Amino acid sequence: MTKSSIVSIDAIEILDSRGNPTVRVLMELDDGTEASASVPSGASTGEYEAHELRDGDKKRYGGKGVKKACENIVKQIAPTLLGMDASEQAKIDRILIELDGTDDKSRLGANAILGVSMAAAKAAAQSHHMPLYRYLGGAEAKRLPVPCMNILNGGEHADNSVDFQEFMAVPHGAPSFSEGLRYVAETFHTLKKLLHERGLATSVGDEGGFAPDLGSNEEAIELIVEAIEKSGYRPGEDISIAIDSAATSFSTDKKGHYDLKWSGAGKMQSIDLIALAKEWVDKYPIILWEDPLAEEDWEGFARFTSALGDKIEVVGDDIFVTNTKFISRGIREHTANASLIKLNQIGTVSETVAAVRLCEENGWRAFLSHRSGETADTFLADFAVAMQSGHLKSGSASRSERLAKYNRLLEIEHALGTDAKYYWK
Ligand SMILES: O=C(O)[C@@H](CO)OP(=O)(O)O
Ligand SMILES: [Mg+2]
Repeated sequence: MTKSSIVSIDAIEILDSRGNPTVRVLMELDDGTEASASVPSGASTGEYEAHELRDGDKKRYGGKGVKKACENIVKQIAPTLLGMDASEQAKIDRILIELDGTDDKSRLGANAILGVSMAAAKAAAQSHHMPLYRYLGGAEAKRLPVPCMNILNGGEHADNSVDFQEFMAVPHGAPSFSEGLRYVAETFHTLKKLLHERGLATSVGDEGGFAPDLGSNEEAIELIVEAIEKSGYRPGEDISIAIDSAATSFSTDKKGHYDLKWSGAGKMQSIDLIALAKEWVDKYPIILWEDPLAEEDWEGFARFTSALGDKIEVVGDDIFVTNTKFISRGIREHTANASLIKLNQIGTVSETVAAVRLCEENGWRAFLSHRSGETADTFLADFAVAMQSGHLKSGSASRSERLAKYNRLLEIEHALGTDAKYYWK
């Protein structure tokens, strides 16, 4: 036994930001360290994501309970890991993967596995009296991510007439993280005013961005550009725009056919969406575009990247699902030039780190991300600094589960003092 040996692992079912059950893991070490980790959950999920285990008992939360995942932690994972040193992250993650024994972590549940993996990292960091970002990222972890704030929602995250899921304000021209956060929070407030003046709804979607009914998808961009300007910032220089189309959610075959059903723009093919993107990138200060096409549309994605990849960051989310197998294929086929990175898409901390490293080694960027169903857990903030990936998305300024991450980043920036770095690329 070492002082950071695991002496107990427990799990409870808690509620996430949508009021759906999710897993919280409680871990205790021999030296008295107590840590907990909570698992996020997506709505616009990729087909090949690691499997989130749900109970299926319709009488509890319509089948969405996670009692079984919690039971797997207590009855199967805990007995296997007790006595192990929590700082042996790679070994713990390997054992979790082997104990599960499936390709998609469906036996024990990726939600069970990830909760334990994250809790081990947090407990070990605490036991070593180190902040999590330093424990995971080492002495060089000093770069704060540019906060890509989702200020206008559509698609499956909102109940409105906008097809594209997320419109983000990206303060890459700010001198520091805290200033960047201020730029985009102010833009968020200005956007609210603009919507209000036009008699449009200021209610928010799952990630806290406004979710008005607009006449077209393009109007979303126009409003954001106006909000940036009216806040006193220069579009394209201080703040640019990032889009997550989440195109799988409006694709009819997940390959090359689409139906922009929420706006009523109707049927389109990959080539039409690419033409639209080209037009917008010429017209507006767009810096990043995530999931412009659906998860099986590898060909369309590659065409999109060859058309726009030298101008903007093209990010694959549903198509890569934080899985090195798919990211490798993407690198070979020039599918994109960046991957979204979500811990729960792959299910362990070590595999997530491997996905980030693979991107880095191949000149791709790694865009760290929350899920639309979140908790107040701030693991992601520390993880983003540890990975030095330069950008993250954690929703808007109107919901505390999103702000928990941004606020944690403010703490990290404060702790780093003049050592803190902030730049886009
Ligand atoms: O598509 C996405 O990138 C995410 C997070 O913004 O949404 P969800 O968690 O619903 O998959
Ligand atoms: Mg996405």
